[in-house]
Order: sequence, then C-alpha cells, then structure tokens
Amino acid sequence: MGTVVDAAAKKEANGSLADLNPTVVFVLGGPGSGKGTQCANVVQHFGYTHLSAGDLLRAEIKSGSENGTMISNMIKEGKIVPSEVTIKLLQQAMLESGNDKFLIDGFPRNEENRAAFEAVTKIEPSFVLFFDCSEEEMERRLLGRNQGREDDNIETIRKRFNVFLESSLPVIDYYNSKGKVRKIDAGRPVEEVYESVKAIFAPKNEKVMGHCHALMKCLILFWM
Ligand SMILES: Nc1ncnc2c1ncn2[C@@H]1O[C@H](COP(=O)(O)OP(=O)(O)O)[C@@H](O)[C@H]1O
Ligand SMILES: Nc1ccn([C@@H]2O[C@H](COP(=O)(O)OP(=O)(O)O)[C@@H](O)[C@H]2O)c(=O)n1
Ligand SMILES: [Mg+2]
Repeated sequence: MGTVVDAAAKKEANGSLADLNPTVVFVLGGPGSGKGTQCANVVQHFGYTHLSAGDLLRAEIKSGSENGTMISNMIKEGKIVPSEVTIKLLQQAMLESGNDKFLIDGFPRNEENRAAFEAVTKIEPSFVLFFDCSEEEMERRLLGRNQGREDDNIETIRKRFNVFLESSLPVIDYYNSKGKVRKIDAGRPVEEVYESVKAIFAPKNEKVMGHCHALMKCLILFWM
C-alpha cells in the first residue's frame, strides 16, 4: 500500500486489465444461496473463470499475508473487508487466469466495493445474477455445508444475514435500477436453479435457432 513499487504494479495491472476489456458477470445473493455451486456449472458449460471473493480472501489468509489476521477477524465477524484488499486480489486473479470472461462471485458486497471496483478497473458488469433465497433455506444450507468454515456457525450466520440486508441488497437495487439484474429463484433444487441460470447464459443465436426449429416442426405438422 502506498509505495512506489505498489503504485507501479497497480498501474501495470490496470493497464493490462483495460487492454483485456473483460466480460464480467457479478454473482450475488445471500450467504448459502448457492452462488458457488451454480458458478461451477457455468464454468463447465460456458467457459467463464469463477472468482469467488470469499475464496480469494481465505487463500490470502492461508498464504501468510500481512493482511491475514485482519481478513480472518473480519470473516469471523461476517464483516466486509476493505475494498482495496479484495479488489487487488480480484485484479491479480483476472490477469493470471489467461481468460477474458469472469464470474465474480460475492462481490460487490457493499456500496464501497461497487464504487471502488468501478473507479479502479473501469469495468461495468454485463449483468448481475441474483440468487434470491429465503433466510430459512440459506441457514439450513450453511449449517449443512461442512467445509470447516469458521463463519458457518449460527452466531456469525445471523451477522452475515444482517450485513446482506443492510449492505449488499442496496447494491442489487442499484444494478436493478440500471436494468442489469437477472433474478433467479434459488430456493429450488440445484438442477432446477441451473436450468434458469443456463437460459440466461445460452447464446442468443442458440435461442433463435430453438425458435426456428419449433416453427419448422409446426409447419411440417401443418402440411402433413
Ligand atoms: N439449490 C440448492 N439446494 C440445496 N442445497 C444447495 C443448493 N445450492 C447449493 N446448495 C448447498 O448449500 C450450501 C451452500 O452453497 P454454496 O454454493 O456454497 O452457496 P454460497 O456460495 O452462495 O454461499 C452447499 O453445501 C451446497 O452444496
Ligand atoms: N466482497 C467480499 C466478499 C466476501 N468477504 C468476506 O468473506 C466472507 C465469506 O464470503 P463468501 O462469499 O465466501 O461467503 P458465501 O456467501 O459464499 O457464504 C464474508 O462474510 C466477508 O466477511 C468480504 O469481506 N468481501
Ligand atoms: Mg460461496
């Protein structure tokens, strides 16, 4: 933070990202709404790289970084880590991926995340996928997640729900007012949710071809 070397590295990273002109989809939704699960499906079928902000922060703790203790404490409390830390990790991961299509999962989680990402990277998301799920269902899923996460306990889960309502929903409202939100009913089984997700990512010409085939079938039936 603040050194000449850091500033140069930041400039270099931004320059390269701007050159990349990446396609970015933000994947948002409450804790346990199924963001990670559905992103894995999209990666397999649509060639995106999945970047989970939470996973990047957890990897940063494990790496022994100087920010590790601060990040760990924030996650245990369900609080949102300062944007500059998370954005730096996202930028690095984007540049290292060799891809130009990204699902950014769990980010932006508050207004500070959103505004800072826009200011630093100049990237506008193509759209925002919003997994809408009841707290009751999310709580059930988080308590059954079994990934040994320090924040999947009832006390921290309640805090994360509050942060989601107070800080993350306004970000979704912001993108909604720009017509960018694609809302998915995420309370259904995984396969059903993915059917809705797939329909959003399927290339337009595939949808048009689907309509053409249906029309051809009707015409053939009509002439028979
Ligand atoms: N549609 C679903 N129905 C039931 N369980 C689900 C569904 N989607 C995900 N899960 C499970 O719920 C837990 C949380 O899912 P995850 O994808 O990690 O959510 P998020 O990244 O939004 O916190 C995981 O144990 C996952 O296997
Ligand atoms: N943009 C983000 C994303 C996550 N985080 C932190 O990481 C925690 C876990 O995020 P996550 O996305 O892995 O959690 P889930 O929504 O997947 O359950 C959050 O509760 C925050 O403490 C953050 O500070 N900033
Ligand atoms: Mg997740």
